[in-house]
Amino acid sequence: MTYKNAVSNLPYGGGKAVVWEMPAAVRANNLDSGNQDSQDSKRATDSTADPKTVKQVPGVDPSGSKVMNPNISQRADIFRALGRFLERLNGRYVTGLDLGTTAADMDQIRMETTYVTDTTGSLGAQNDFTAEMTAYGVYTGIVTSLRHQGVPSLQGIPVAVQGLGKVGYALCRHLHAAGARLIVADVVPERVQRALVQFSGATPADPAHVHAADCKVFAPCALGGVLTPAAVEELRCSIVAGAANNQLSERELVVRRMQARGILYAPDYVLNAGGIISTAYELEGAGPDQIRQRVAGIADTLTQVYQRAATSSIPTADAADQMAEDRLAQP
Ligand SMILES: NC(=O)c1ccc[n+]([C@@H]2O[C@H](COP(=O)([O-])OP(=O)(O)OC[C@H]3O[C@@H](n4cnc5c(N)ncnc54)[C@H](O)[C@@H]3O)[C@@H](O)[C@H]2O)c1
Repeated sequence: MTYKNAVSNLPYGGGKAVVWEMPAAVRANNLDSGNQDSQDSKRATDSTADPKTVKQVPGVDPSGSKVMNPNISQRADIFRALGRFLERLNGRYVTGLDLGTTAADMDQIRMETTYVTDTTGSLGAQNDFTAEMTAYGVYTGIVTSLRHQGVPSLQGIPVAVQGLGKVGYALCRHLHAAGARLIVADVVPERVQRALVQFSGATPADPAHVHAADCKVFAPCALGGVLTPAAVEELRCSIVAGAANNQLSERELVVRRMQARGILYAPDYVLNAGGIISTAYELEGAGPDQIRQRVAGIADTLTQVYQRAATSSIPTADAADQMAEDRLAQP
C-alpha cells in the first residue's frame, strides 16, 4: 500500500488492518478481567477471525431492533473493537472495505471512530464503485500497454481475464465495449456462464491454465502469486496487466524472466491503484466524475514507468519501485 500510494502521488503512507478473534473460551476468560482496552488488545493477539465462520452482518430488520443473525453481536463486537483501536491511532490510519468485509461492518467501526471509509451511503460503498474504479484503472493501463507495443486499439485483441469477481467482471465490460476478444476464467462456473452470456464472442478457459491462453494480454484479476516461474514459461501473451495484488510469486526471478522473454509487465500496484485513488479523493470531497479523471491518470504513471524502464534497461517492476522510492524520499 505504501508503494501504491507513493507511485500514485497520494498523500498517504500505507497499511492494512487484519482482525484476529480469540477462541470463545479465552474470550470469556478475558471478559471477566473487565478492562475494555485489555479485552481489545487480547482480541487482537489470539487466533483468527475467519470471515467464513464469523458470519456477515445482515443488518437488522426494518423496525431496527430484531437481530436477524445469531452471530451479529459477535461480528459487530469485533468491528467495534477495531473501531476503538483505530480511534486510539487518532487519524494516523483510516480503514475501509477490503476482502471479507462489508459496508455494514464499516458502519460498526463508525460507531466508535470517524477514521473509516466505505460506510453505508458513502460513494465507495455504492454499486461496487471502488471496484469499478479499480477496473477502470486496469482498463486504462491495458490500453496504455498496448500503445506502448504499437497496438492502437483493442478491436479484435484477445485478452484473457482470470477471475470474474467485482473487478474482473467490470474490466470485461470495458474490454468488451472496446472490441476486445475475451477469454474468461473463474473457479465459480456461474460467473463464467454469466460472462459468456453477457459478452458476445467470449470463450471460456480452464482457470488453472488461463495464464497460458493464446492471447495478447493476460489480466490476472483473482488471487495473488499467480506469476510463478513455471507459469511465466507458459505465458503466450506479450503483456501482463491485471488487478490482482502481489502477482509475482518470486519477484526477482519472475520479473527478469518476463523481461528476457519480452513480456511487458504492468506493475500490479501501479495498475490497480484505482480503488485507493477513489477512496483518497472521496475523503477530500471529490465526486464520481472528478475521481474517474484522477483514476485515468494511471495511464500517465504507467507511461512514466515504461519510459524509466526503457531508459535504464531495468524491469518495469524495478522502475515502479524506484519511482515510489523517489517519492517517499521527498520531504
Ligand atoms: N476490489 C478492489 O477495488 C481491488 C483493488 C485493488 C486490488 N484488488 C485485487 O484484485 C483482485 C480481485 O478483486 P475483487 O474485488 O474482484 O475480488 P472478488 O473476490 O470480487 O473476485 C475474485 C474472483 O476470482 C475468482 N477466483 C478465485 N480463485 C481463482 C482462480 N484460481 N482462478 C480463477 N478465478 C479465481 C473468484 O471466484 C472471484 O470470482 C484481488 O486480488 C484484489 O486483491 C481489488
